[in-house]
Amino acid sequence: MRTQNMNRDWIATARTLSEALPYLQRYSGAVVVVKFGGNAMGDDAAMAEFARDIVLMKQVGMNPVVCHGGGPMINDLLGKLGIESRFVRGKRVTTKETVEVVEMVLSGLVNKRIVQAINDAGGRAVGISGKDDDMMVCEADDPELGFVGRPVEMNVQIIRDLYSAGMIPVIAPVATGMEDNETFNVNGDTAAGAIAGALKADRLLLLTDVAGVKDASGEVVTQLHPDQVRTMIADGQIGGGMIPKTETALMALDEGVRAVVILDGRVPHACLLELFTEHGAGSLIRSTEPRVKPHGLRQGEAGL
Ligand SMILES: Nc1ncnc2c1ncn2[C@@H]1O[C@H](COP(=O)(O)OP(=O)(O)O)[C@@H](O)[C@H]1O
Ligand SMILES: CC(=O)N[C@@H](CCC(=O)OP(=O)(O)O)C(=O)O
Repeated sequence: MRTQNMNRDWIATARTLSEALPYLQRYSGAVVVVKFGGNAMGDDAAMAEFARDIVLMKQVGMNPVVCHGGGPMINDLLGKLGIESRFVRGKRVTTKETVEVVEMVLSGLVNKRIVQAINDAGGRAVGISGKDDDMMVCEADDPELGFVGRPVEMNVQIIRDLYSAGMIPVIAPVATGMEDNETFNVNGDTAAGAIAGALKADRLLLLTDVAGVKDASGEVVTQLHPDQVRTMIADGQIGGGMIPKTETALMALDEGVRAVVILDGRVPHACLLELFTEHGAGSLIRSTEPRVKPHGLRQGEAGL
C-alpha cells in the first residue's frame, strides 16, 4: 500500500533525525574545518548539496570553516593559457606567472562559487584568502617549487570574528610572504591544516575524491594512528596528493586538532554522515585508542 510505504519512509526519516540528537548535542559549538578539494567539488547540484550540509552544520550550532582547493580548475586555466602544470610530491611547481593564475582562480572563481552556493542555501558565507588581515603568512616551502608557501605565522582572529558573528568563513589557500609582499600558492590541505591547528579545531574534514586512505591492497583503512600513517608514507603505500593530505593530518594533530578525517566528498552528504551518524565515512586519524564505532564518537564517550 502506497500510504503505508510513505508512513514507513516518514518514520525512518524521523528515526534518523532522532538518532542524530546525541551527535548534535556533542558537536554544539564545535569548530569544524572542512577542506573542500577541487576533485570533490563536482557539478552545481553536488556543490549545492555540500553548501546545504555546511549551512545545516551552522544552523545546529556548530562553527564550520570552509577551506577549499581548486587544483583541477587551475590546471584548466593554465592549459588554456598554454602553461604546463607540473607537480612535485603533490605540490604545484609555481612560477611568478603561475601564481597570478592561481590567485585568480582560487580567490576568484572557486571561492565565489562556494560563497554563492552557501548563500543560496540560506547561510552567510564570507570569502577571504590567507592574505586578508594577514591571516596566513608564509615563507617559501622549497626552492624547487618556486612560489609555494609554507605557513609560518597564523592570525586566525578574523576567522573567529566571522563565525562568532554568525558567518561562515570560506578561505582560499593563497597567502602573503614575510618579505617583499610576495604572493604564495599554498596547497589546500596544508592551508586547511594550518587553520585547523591555529583554531585548535575539534575536527578537520579533508574531502577528496577517494573513499579514504587505502592500503597496499587498495582497501580503505577506517581508523589510523599517526604512526601507521608515517609508515605508509615511508613505504610508498601513500603517494601523490595523499602525501600532503596525510602530512597535514599529522601536523594538525600535533597542533591540537582532536581528530582528522579523510573522506570522499563525492558521496552525497559526506560531512553529515561523518558527523551525525554512526556510520562515519572515510579514514579517521587520531592518536587515541580505536573507537567502538567505526566513526564519530566512542559509545559512552563524553567529549569529542
Ligand atoms: N594510499 C592512498 N590512498 C588513497 N589515495 C591515494 C593514496 N596514495 C595516493 N593517492 C592519490 O591521492 C589522490 C588524492 O589527492 P588529490 O588528488 O590531491 O586530492 P584533492 O584534489 O581532493 O586534494 C587520490 O585521488 C589518489 O590518486
Ligand atoms: C602548492 C599547491 O599545490 N597548491 C594547489 C592549490 C590548490 C589545491 O590545493 O587544490 P586541490 O585541493 O583541489 O588539490 C595548486 O596549485 O593546485
